[in-house]
Amino acid sequence: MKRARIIYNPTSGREAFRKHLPDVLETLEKAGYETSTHATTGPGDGINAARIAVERRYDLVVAAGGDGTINEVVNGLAEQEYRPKLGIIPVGTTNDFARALHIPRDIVAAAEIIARGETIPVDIGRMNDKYFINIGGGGRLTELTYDVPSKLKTMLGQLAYYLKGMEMLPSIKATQVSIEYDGKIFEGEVMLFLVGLTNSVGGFEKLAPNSSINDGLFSLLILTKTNLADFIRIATLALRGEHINDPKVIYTQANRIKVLSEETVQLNLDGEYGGLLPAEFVNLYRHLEVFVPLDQIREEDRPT
Ligand SMILES: Nc1ncnc2c1ncn2[C@@H]1O[C@H](COP(=O)(O)OP(=O)(O)OP(=O)(O)O)[C@@H](O)[C@H]1O
Repeated sequence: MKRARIIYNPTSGREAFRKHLPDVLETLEKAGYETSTHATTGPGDGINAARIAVERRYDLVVAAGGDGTINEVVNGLAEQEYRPKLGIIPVGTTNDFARALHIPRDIVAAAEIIARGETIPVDIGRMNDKYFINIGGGGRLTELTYDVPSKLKTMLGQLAYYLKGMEMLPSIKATQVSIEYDGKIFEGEVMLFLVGLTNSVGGFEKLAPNSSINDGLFSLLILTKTNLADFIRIATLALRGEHINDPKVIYTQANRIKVLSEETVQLNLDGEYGGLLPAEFVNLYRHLEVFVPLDQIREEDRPT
C-alpha cells in the first residue's frame, strides 16, 4: 500500500482545512493511500515535518496551506536524495504556486487531483541556501509583502497588499545593484528585481508572462529607477502583462542570477523575509514531481 503524509497549517486561510480533513482522507484512501497527518506548530515546523516524511519514505507528501507552508515543505524536501511526490492543497490567502499549476482552491477538488495521480516535473529555485517555489527578489518595493500584518492579510486577502503598497509608494527609493545573469551584466539603480519561477506573483497573474514551470529558467524582471507617475503607469500595465515592453523594465530568462549591492538590501523569498544581498539564484531543473490537473496545464509545461 502507498503511504501519504499530509502536512497542514492549522492556522492558514481562516482555518478551513481541518473541517475538510475527513473528506480529504477519504479521497486519498479511495485512491489507495494509507494517510497520516501532521499539523504544523509554528514557523519552520513544515520544513522539519517534510524531512521526517522523507526519512520515513512516504510515497507522497501533501502540503496544505498557503504559499508559506508549501515553501517550508519544499525546503524540507529539496536537499534530499529521495524526494516524495508533492501534492498541493491551497488553503492560504496567497496561493500563487497553486494558481500557476491550475490547482483549484476547493479543498476536496484539490485532493481529487492528487487522487487522480497525474504529476509533472516542476523547477524550483535556490537562493543562497534556501529554496523557493514562486519568487525571490529584492528592492524597497518588495518589502511590502512582509510589512503586511498577517491578521490584515487573513481578513482582507489581496487587498491588504494594495493598501500597503499605496501607503508606501511615496517613500520607495531606488537601490544601486549589479545583476549578472547567464554571463550578462546589468548595473544601475532599481526599484526592484524579481526572480520568478511561475507567471503569478502576489495576485498579478501576468507579471512574468513567458514563464514556463519546468524549462530550467527563471524569469528575471528588473524595474529600473522610476518616478511615482512612471511607477503607477507600469503597475497598471503589469495587470495586463504589458509592462515587459516598457523601456524602464528589463525582462528576460536565465538559469543563474547573481545580485550584488554595496547597500544593505533585504531579500524576499516566496513572500517572506529571505536575508540580505548578495544573492545567487540557481534554477533546479525539474526537481520535484507535483500533482496537477493535466487537462488544465499549458502545452509548453507538459512533460516531454
Ligand atoms: N500552528 C501555527 N501557528 C502559527 N503559525 C504557523 C503555524 N504553522 C505554520 N505557521 C506559519 O504560518 C506561515 C504562513 O502560513 P501559510 O502560508 O500556510 O498561510 P497564510 O498566511 O494563510 O497564507 P499565505 O502565506 O499564502 O498568505 C507559515 O510560513 C508558517 O511558518
